[in-house]
Parts: sequence; C-alpha cells; structure tokens
Amino acid sequence: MFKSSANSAQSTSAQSTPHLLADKTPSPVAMTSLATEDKHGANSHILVVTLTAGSVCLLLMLLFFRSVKYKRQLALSATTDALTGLTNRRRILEEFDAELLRSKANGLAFSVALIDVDWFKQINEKYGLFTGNKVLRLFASTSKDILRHTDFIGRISDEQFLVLMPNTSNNEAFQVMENLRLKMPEIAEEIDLPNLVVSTSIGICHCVPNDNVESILQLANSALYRAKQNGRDQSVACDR
Ligand SMILES: Nc1nc2c(ncn2[C@@H]2O[C@H](COP(=O)(O)OP(=O)(O)OP(=O)(O)O)[C@@H](O)[C@H]2O)c(=O)[nH]1
Repeated sequence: MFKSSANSAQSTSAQSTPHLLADKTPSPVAMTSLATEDKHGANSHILVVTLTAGSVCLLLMLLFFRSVKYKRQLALSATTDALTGLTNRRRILEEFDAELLRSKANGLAFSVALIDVDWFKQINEKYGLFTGNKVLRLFASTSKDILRHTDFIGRISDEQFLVLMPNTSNNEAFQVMENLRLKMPEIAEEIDLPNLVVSTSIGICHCVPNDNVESILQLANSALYRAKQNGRDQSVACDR
C-alpha cells in the first residue's frame, strides 16, 4: 500500500515534471534545456560585462576629450584677450620679440603700429560701456579683415592695439594702417547711434638693425602721440 502510494507519488512527480526520469535523473530533453539555460545565462553575463566595459570605455574617452578641450581653452585664455578675441598683451609682446629676431636674421623689413581708439572715454561716458565694448569688438574684426595673414594684432591696453607687420617697409605699413583707419566710420554706421563717431590715431615705426622691442615701441608711441596732438584720426610715421 505504502509502496504503491510511493510509486504513485513518484510517477505523479515524474509526470508533473516530465523532464525528470522516474529516478530523478534529468532526461536528455531536460539536459538540453538546462544546457540552453546555462548558455543563455552565460550569454547574458557576457552581454552585461561587454556593456559595462563599453560604458566605462565611453566614459573614459569622454573624460579624456573633455580634459583635452579644457586644456586647450586654458591655453587659449592665457594668450587671448577675452573681450576682443585678439592676442593679449603678453602674447603679442612675445611674438614681437620673435618676429624682430627673425626679421634681423633674415635681413627683412619689419614695421609695427600702435593704434589707439580716439575719445574712447567719451564714447563710454556718452553711450555706455556696452557700446564701448562693441566698438572694441568691431575694431578687432575690422582689423582682422584688413590685415594680411602674415601680420599680427594684439590688444596691449584698454583701447590700444599693437600691429606687427613682418616683411613690410615703412611706406607699406603706412598704407595698410590708412586702409584700416578709413574703415572706422563703418563701425559707427554698424552701431548706428546718434552722433557716434569712431576714429583711430596710429603711430607707425619700421625697424633698423640695432632696434629692440622697447626702442621700437617708444618710437611708435611718440608717433602716436603726435597723431593725437595733430588732431587725431590720422596715421603718423616715426622720425628716423
Ligand atoms: N568699454 C570699455 N572701456 C574700457 C575698457 N578698458 C578700458 N576702458 C576705458 O577706456 C577709457 C580710455 O580712456 P583714455 O585713456 O582717456 O583715452 P581716450 O578717451 O580714448 O582719449 P584719447 O586717447 O586721448 O583720444 C577709460 O575710460 C577706461 O575706463 C574695456 O574693456 N571696455
């Protein structure tokens, strides 16, 4: 009775779990199904590991590119004037030194110009700092349009700019600066405020063999001073 009931229980169990044989040994079908489950498990494990590794790689790449971008931005901000986007004072003076050496070594002409926006304090006072800043930004973009790709321009102080013109004689430099100066009314037209006048005074100096950065800047500054004294809105070449 007991045996029969045990047998019947066994057979019931075997029936209810058809993949088990009567002696609880997994049937070939069950083994295949278990193997398939194992395979699926292994596959999903591989998938998880692959996805995680992929995400980590992606994250590392992202961090790497962000740090490269950040370093570039940092390097750029160390050499660039934030308002105008032009080269800043430190960088243009370094460039001046290098260009002067190069010109001397190659026996080439080299001219520089100091440009000052006229009555800039009054522009700020009458039209506001925002307009003053706009004048400086438009001056920067206009000068980039006019200057040749071999020239350099940088903002050296408030509303004063230094232009380096390698391989350029005094007369050529004068002509380039006049072209730039004559563009100033277009800046005022673009801003379009009543009675706004934008003009520049410019001092130009060409280099001779014994010159150094300080001596050229001093001569260019004296020429600029004369341009201011003579009534502004003009270019003056240095005396030499
Ligand atoms: N909008 C603006 N103004 C500035 C900036 N930096 C300096 N300034 C102002 O520029 C003005 C320069 O004035 P000044 O040196 O007297 O020169 P100026 O009025 O052009 O006179 P002249 O050169 O003799 O024609 C000052 O009022 C500064 O406050 C700037 O980044 N933006």
